[in-house]
Order: sequence, then C-alpha cells, then structure tokens
Amino acid sequence: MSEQVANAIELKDISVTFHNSDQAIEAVKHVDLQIKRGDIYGIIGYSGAGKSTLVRVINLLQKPTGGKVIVNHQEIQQLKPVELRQARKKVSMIFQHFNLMKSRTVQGNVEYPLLGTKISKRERREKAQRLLKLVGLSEYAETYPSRLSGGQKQRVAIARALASDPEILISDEATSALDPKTTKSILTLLKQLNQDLGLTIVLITHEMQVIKTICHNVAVMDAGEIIERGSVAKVFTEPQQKLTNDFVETSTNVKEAIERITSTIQISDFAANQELMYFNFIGNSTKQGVVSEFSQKYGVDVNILFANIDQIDGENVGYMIAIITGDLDVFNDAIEMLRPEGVKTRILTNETLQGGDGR
Ligand SMILES: Nc1ncnc2c1ncn2[C@@H]1O[C@H](COP(=O)(O)OP(=O)(O)OP(=O)(O)O)[C@@H](O)[C@H]1O
Repeated sequence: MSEQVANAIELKDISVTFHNSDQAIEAVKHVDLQIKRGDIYGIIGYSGAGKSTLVRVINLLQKPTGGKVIVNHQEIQQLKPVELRQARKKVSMIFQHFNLMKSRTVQGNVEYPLLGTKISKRERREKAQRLLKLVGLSEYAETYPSRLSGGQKQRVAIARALASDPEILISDEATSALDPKTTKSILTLLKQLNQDLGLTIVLITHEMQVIKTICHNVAVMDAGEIIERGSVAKVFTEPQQKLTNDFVETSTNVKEAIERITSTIQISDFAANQELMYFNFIGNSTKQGVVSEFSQKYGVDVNILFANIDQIDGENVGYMIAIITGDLDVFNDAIEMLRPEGVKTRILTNETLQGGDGR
C-alpha cells in the first residue's frame, strides 16, 4: 500500500493566525502532520499550545491561514460546499463538556445528526439503539442527560458522534472532566471502537497518562509547533525535548519522586563516592536484576529510593532512583554497556540537589 493510501489525514505546512484588535496570534505555525488510517494518534501540549486549533483544521471548522488539508485523499479546501458537507460527516468530534442537548433524551441526542438525512424514522431509531448498545447505555434511551454521570454523558456523545458513520473521530480533551476510573473506561471504549470499527482516532490531551493508555503515536505541541513526534514507546523512553521529558516524568511519577527526594536530601549529605542516579529500563523487566547483579560484581551499594514499572504499547518500562555508593567509574562503564539493551542512566546529583557544585 502506498504511503498516500495509508494516510487518513495529511496536514501540509498548516498555519493559523488569529487577529485580535491590534494583535496577531500565531496559534499554529507551519505544521506538517500525517496520521495513518486506523491509528490512535495523540496530540499533547499545555493549554494554549494550539492543539484544538490544529485539529479543528482537519474538518475545516477552523480555516487555515496557510497550508493544505488532505482527508481521505481529498484536498478538502478544494471541495464544493455539498462535497464538503459529505466529507465532514466522515470526521466526528467529542469534547470535554460533552455538548449534549438538555431538552432531548439520550435517544434524541444520538438520533440528532440523522435528522434531515434520507433514512426513515424507524431506521433512525434502530440505528440510535444499536449505537447506545455499542456504548453500553441501552437502558438509558429515554433518560435526559441531566440524570447521567459524566462518563455516561461522554458515552452518549460518542454514540452521537458515531451516528454519521465517521471514519475519523477527534477527541478534544474528552476525558479531562472525568475521574481516573471513568477516564479509563472511556479510553477502553475508544480503543474498542478503533479495533472493531477501524476508526482512526485523533486525541488531544494535556495528560501523558492518557496517551500512554491508548495511543500508538504521539506529537508534542508547544507554542503552535510540533516539537517532537513518534511512536509512544519511543517518545516515552527516549524523549528528546525538555517539555516531552516533563510530560513523561509527570506521568510516571518520576518527577514527583525527584521532588520528594531532593526536598529531603542535601548535596552535602553525599560523600565523594556517592551519586543520586536515575535508571530507565526498557523491555524485559528483569533488567532491574542486572543492576543488583552489577552492584555485587563491582562492589557497589545501591540504595533504592523509588521504583516504578509501566506498560507502554505492550512493553515493560521501569524507572528507578537510587543512591549509589562505591567505585562509580567502573560501575558506570559497566551499566553504559547495557545501553543498547535498553538500560539507561542519568546522574541526578548536581542536576537536582541544592548547592549543586558544593561537594
Ligand atoms: N478564535 C480565536 N480567536 C483568537 N485567538 C484564539 C482563538 N482560538 C484560539 N486562540 C488562541 O490561539 C492559541 C492556541 O489556542 P488553542 O485553543 O488551539 O490551544 P490548546 O492547546 O487547544 O489549549 P486549550 O487546551 O487551552 O484549548 C491560544 O493563544 C488561544 O488564545
């Protein structure tokens, strides 16, 4: 299959500039992005990074100031209004605040996108019932949205988004208003829809945890630009940019652990043969055993202060922070030899502790 055939979305050199009274805001700057059909693609960034503006370009809810938008091999800026309406039906969206109509029942909300289409009332009802079954809410058809929990409301919004048989679903912070357990159940539902319906999902979030849970690929946005992108496993284990590293360390609790540790230890507590060290293990979790094996072999003492293990795209990734005491040069050289096998280390002593060069 050629690369063009496999892409559901292709953004070429997209820019969006807003003009507010006397000020120009460059919300998106020269972004190129390709998303493969059937992918779950995450876009992560802090508030104001330009994520929503960028994804709204995909169905021309936001017209770009410059660049080309190609969806399902159609350059959608070239389409006639009727064709654009058809193309837009293939791209649905869900939002943080669900955007349900309060005056309509759950069934009425799901049927809404089908009003004004050629399908009969009976078919419309049946389709909505099928979709409600798919999202696990059959028994709530006659209920009004105000009686539903946040998670249930989002399920209704997902059923409604599926009513037009989309090929692409854009999720704009769809789990941001939900508690962690409900977030997980919604992400599980999205993953199931991706697998069962072949739906391409573009998911915006500011939480790496969400990316880690369901995305295959991720782009990191900052100040209107994509600053890093790649497979989730690669970006998680080898972040190239500081911002990416911040997101990764927050989601793995490493950042919190470093803060906790450095608030209780001073660099003056360290002897010359001691370092505070961060270890990252990719792949086989038993690699953690390698550290203790090496420490025995090279007579180094390893005092573990924090350890965590994660699953990313089916692979185990381990994180550990420890105080290492002994002949550190020899130990470091030995550990360094394990780098090709997915063991990485970083010395945190000077980087994080108070009075960095005071030893
Ligand atoms: N319609 C608009 N008019 C003027 N400025 C806008 C408009 N929409 C967005 N912006 C500005 O563009 C920049 C990017 O906003 P955008 O909403 O795309 O970011 P975001 O990463 O999605 O953040 P958030 O999660 O807070 O929505 C911000 O500075 C925002 O204030």
